[in-house]
Amino acid sequence: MNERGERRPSRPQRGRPAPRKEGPRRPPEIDPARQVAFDVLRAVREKDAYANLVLPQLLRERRITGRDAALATELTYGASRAQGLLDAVIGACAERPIEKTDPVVLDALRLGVYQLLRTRIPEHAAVGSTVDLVRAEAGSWATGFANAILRSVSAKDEQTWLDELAPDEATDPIGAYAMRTAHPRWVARSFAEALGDKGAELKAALEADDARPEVHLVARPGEISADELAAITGGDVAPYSPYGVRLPAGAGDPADAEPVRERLAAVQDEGSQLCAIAATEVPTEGSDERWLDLCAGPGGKAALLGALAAISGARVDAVEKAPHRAKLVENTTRGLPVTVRVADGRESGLEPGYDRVLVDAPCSGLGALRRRPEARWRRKPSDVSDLTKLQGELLTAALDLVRPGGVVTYVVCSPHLAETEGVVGEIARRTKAEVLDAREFFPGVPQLGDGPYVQLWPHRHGTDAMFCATLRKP
Ligand SMILES: C[S@@+](CC[C@H](N)C(=O)[O-])C[C@H]1O[C@@H](n2cnc3c(N)ncnc32)[C@H](O)[C@@H]1O
Repeated sequence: MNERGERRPSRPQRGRPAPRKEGPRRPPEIDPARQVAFDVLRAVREKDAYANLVLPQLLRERRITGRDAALATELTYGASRAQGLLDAVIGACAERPIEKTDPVVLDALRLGVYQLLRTRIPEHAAVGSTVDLVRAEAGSWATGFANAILRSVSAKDEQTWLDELAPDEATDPIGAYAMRTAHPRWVARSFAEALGDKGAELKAALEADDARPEVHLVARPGEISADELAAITGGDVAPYSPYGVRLPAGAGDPADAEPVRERLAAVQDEGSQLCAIAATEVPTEGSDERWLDLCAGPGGKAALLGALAAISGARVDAVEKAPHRAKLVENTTRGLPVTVRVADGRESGLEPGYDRVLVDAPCSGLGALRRRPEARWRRKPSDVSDLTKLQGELLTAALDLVRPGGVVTYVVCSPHLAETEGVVGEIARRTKAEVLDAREFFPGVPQLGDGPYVQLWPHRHGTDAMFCATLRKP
């Protein structure tokens, strides 16, 4: 089939006898875009794979490019993001609980239902291609079931399904917005708690979190300016980061941009840039030469810190626990005054006395769900409670390693209050560190609330939902 789902004319079979009519049916030929999307969904479910790593690899291996690659990307990421919503609709059409559906059939159905509800692919193509996929991957036994589900789903559009299935906005706004934007309820609740709002702003935040993110580049300070980078790449100078460039939608693979290949620039969300810059801007009382990045892998912020350190005459130690991620840091910081060390940041063995320390702690990543299509359905509330202990220990270690009068910047890519204010409040109380007003180090960035912490948001700032706190050791 082609990408619209129309069957290709079968090839003339020269020199071969005509196939016997009564013989077994040849398995249908699945078009490459849908096959690759299915294979990614299956790998995500069966092997805990990451869609945004597996998809490009399969596209490369199978030499899928152009419109087929675009369709595969849309279907894979779209169906992954909307999984909970798709399952609710499938569940409403099935006679048995969705958990009892064969997982392979369910993967194919999710792709089919996504096409029906969220793309302009004609109904016959969405249904036909999905039934073919079910036949090829699960067997003929499941085609009747798949066909029946898809036919019932296609009787209504997405809006009608939502009106039928979503909780009432007036009595359960969190549940309603969660369903309408395909977020798990607990994630929507954590956004509402961080925003202090479960009305229009929560809706805007969840909608922005469900949209495809822009790609941002960082111009390496001292090598190229944001203006030059924007001119070369056709992007726009970012509104807040002095080194940021926002690329236009559909600009192709940013890794192929010449300045990125020449290591003059890198892909980095503007929010990450702002947090790394803030970490270098908080005034220290006294010297300012020894900097530490305590959770450095894969090295995005370490590279920006390193470039800024090179300009100001400082040196950076970059600690990373995972050896393979430490290698990535070495790669991104080559040529910069950065020393990479493989160690657990909680017991690094480093000599204390740093002037500034960045703790970009491992976190739930709830602030970057836009970039990891399947993450919102994979994450569990218990992940957050498991992480807060580690986050607190890393922040405590940072405060041990910084000298009196020095500063620690704590960053997580999550708005979940337990990982943000909860960790910082608790450790500041215990260590008597002074919490500074981090908003001062985000000049020109609007809508930063009452402080002292900074919480960035996709719907307010067009960035990931990064959190940043700044502390001074007494
Ligand atoms: C949020 S990421 C850091 C992102 C990085 N700063 C950047 O901008 O590219 C957190 C990193 O901390 C590392 N990590 C986890 N536990 C650690 C520990 N106990 N000590 C040091 N690093 C740790 C993880 O392997 C991961 O690479």
